[in-house]
Amino acid sequence: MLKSLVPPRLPARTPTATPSPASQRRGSGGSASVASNNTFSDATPLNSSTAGGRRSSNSVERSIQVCVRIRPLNHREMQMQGHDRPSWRWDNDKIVQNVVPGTEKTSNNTAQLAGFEFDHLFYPDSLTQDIYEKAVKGVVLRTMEGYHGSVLAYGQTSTGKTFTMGGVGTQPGVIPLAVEECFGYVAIYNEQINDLLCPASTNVRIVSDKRDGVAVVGNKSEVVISPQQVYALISAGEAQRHIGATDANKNSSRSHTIFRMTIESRARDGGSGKQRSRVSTLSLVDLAGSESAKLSNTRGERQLEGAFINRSLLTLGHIIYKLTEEDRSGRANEDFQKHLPYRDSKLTRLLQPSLGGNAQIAIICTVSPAAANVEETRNTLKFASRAKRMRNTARVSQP
Ligand SMILES: Nc1ncnc2c1ncn2[C@@H]1O[C@H](COP(=O)(O)OP(=O)(O)OP(=O)(O)O)[C@@H](O)[C@H]1O
Repeated sequence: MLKSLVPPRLPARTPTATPSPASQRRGSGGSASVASNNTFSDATPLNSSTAGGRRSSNSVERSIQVCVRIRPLNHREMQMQGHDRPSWRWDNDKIVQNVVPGTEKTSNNTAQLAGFEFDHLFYPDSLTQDIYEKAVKGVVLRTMEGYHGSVLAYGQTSTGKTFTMGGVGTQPGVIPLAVEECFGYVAIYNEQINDLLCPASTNVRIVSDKRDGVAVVGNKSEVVISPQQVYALISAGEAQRHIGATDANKNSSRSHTIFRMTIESRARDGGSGKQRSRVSTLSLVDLAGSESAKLSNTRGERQLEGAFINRSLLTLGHIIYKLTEEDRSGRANEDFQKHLPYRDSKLTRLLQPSLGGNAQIAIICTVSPAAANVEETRNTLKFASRAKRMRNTARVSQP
């Protein structure tokens, strides 16, 4: 069964990125992208905006936001949990594991008692709109100013990655909230890149690209002039996405899905006759489940998928680990980047420009509070803590 994408709902626009009807004619899209035009006011400096972080003239420090979303217990978990003590407690932006009374002094538990703290912690009753406003909107707005942006949903199967990115019925997801006019849509399945808009082109290639860092060769791009067209294309792409059932989630997504928009922003003319333009990409990524193959009890084809999923997520984790090392040692970003294993998986190769480089990033880690998932939840929280220590310096990209 396919997961649904919530019906169109446009994100609020900002005064610095207002649409103009005239701008709704075309634009060029690189591969894996579709172009759109927005305008930015000349009166507004390109580097004055809403996302957090200190700024120099053309760069932003601390351009990574890491947040964790705790989903509500599902029916099965509630039945299994019975009247047991909850496994986790949370307060403000901190989540702490409840250890069994009497075992607090073991070294593992001492570390756990300290808990995990993030830029934002979203509780089971939080709305996706809230997450969008606090963690994602700043990234989206920055893309209108010429910065690349990435939003990644990471977590164990069935913890709400697709719920957060795609949305359901009453709650639109991050993607529909962020969509303006256009997008490119690709999925990585078993280390093959499939173009979800053009099923005939399987395993398309990734190459270096001057403007975007990397590009997907042969990927279909669509120019769209209305949100409705975007949603029709997303639905067509969703139908192509590989979904297989695991024990943990009947509708488990077994591929990473990358939704990429190219946004072309032009300065308002102001009568001067000159027009500046900026082109940036916004990548919205719904990763495959991070759980171990053992937990989902997979076999055969599903197990093979698990191995590929683990490989790309392991490489992602490894790169994030290395990037935090870089932060500690203070080595030059460019030099250090050369030695990172981006090429070890297609996922990290595609995300290369968005990690440790020229991009604003929001990572949304989704977790289950259920006792049965304590280990996986802890693993996800550790990943999130590690990611929180990364430092990026985003720069305005030049077309
Ligand atoms: N915050 C939430 N509130 C209510 N229901 C949720 C929430 N998060 C997830 N769910 C529900 O839990 C189920 C699993 O969610 P979802 O499919 O988004 O998980 P996933 O992390 O994308 O899994 P997979 O990695 O297997 O694709 C769905 O039925 C979804 O509607």
